[in-house]
Amino acid sequence: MAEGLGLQVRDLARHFGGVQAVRGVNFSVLPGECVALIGPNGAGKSTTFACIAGQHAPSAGQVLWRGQRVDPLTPAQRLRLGMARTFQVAQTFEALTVLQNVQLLLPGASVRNPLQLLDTQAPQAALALLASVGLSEQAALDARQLPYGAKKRLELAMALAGLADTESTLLLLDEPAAGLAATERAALMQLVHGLTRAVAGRAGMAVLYTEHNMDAVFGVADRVLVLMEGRIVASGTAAEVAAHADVRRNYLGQSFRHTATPTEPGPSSQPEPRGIDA
Ligand SMILES: Nc1ncnc2c1ncn2[C@@H]1O[C@H](COP(=O)(O)OP(=O)(O)OP(=O)(O)O)[C@@H](O)[C@H]1O
Repeated sequence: MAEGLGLQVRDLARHFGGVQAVRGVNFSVLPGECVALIGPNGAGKSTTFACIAGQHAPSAGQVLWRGQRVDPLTPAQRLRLGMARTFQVAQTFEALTVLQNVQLLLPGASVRNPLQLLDTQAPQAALALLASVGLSEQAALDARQLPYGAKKRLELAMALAGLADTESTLLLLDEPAAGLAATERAALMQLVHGLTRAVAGRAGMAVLYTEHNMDAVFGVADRVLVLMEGRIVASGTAAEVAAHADVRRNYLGQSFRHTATPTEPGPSSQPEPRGIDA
């Protein structure tokens, strides 16, 4: 594969004292790919994510972006190389307008004197980003006035703003659909998948996301990785993973049915709760 192009996670491990959260994980995500990382509570998804984005240092292994090792870098340095992330609970500046939230994250914005800068900070670029997530009409509202689904869209525009001048980008989304109703969830996930498409001379993004809601995985992700007890136990297309005997037995449940599109919520969109020894 074209090793220099995307994200590569090699033999990644992370422990917290005696807790082995991640135990030798290997995978890659190429530009144009939308990859979901799923697994039961405590499987190590957030820890893997945090090692990729820079909130945690790996105990062992490497994270490479476009052929360059990034695991020694800070999250801010990774952002400058085109790696951005969102969080499980949408993080926005509640007292600023929707437009200002995006302006503040554009490259070159200064947090030393943000309000002065916001008057002049590339409103067109920020408005274009808001349009791309369907929030043009909400630009002048305070972020605190947005319903939760719109806040998740705003957070996405803010992550994209941080990437505005990088030529190749990785978007890390931590449970993008959490807290959303079925229709909002389907619309947001279609938006997310759309970011992987190359448009207007811009290369498609590499997208990696964690998710507990299977409607936001099956029918959306190009590839699914299943993590259990810190190890990847299955990877493949949604159909392959949904048919994987161990994954069905230990995570999805035998009654799980894979639905083809994110707009049609499945009969069992949440995995049956069970431990991996069940
Ligand atoms: N900061 C920490 N200190 C100690 N243990 C931690 C820490 N962060 C995670 N762990 C432990 O590491 C393991 C993996 O946790 P992690 O949060 O990565 O799992 P997860 O798959 O994201 O779970 P969830 O779906 O519930 O968010 C768990 O046993 C957890 O208790």
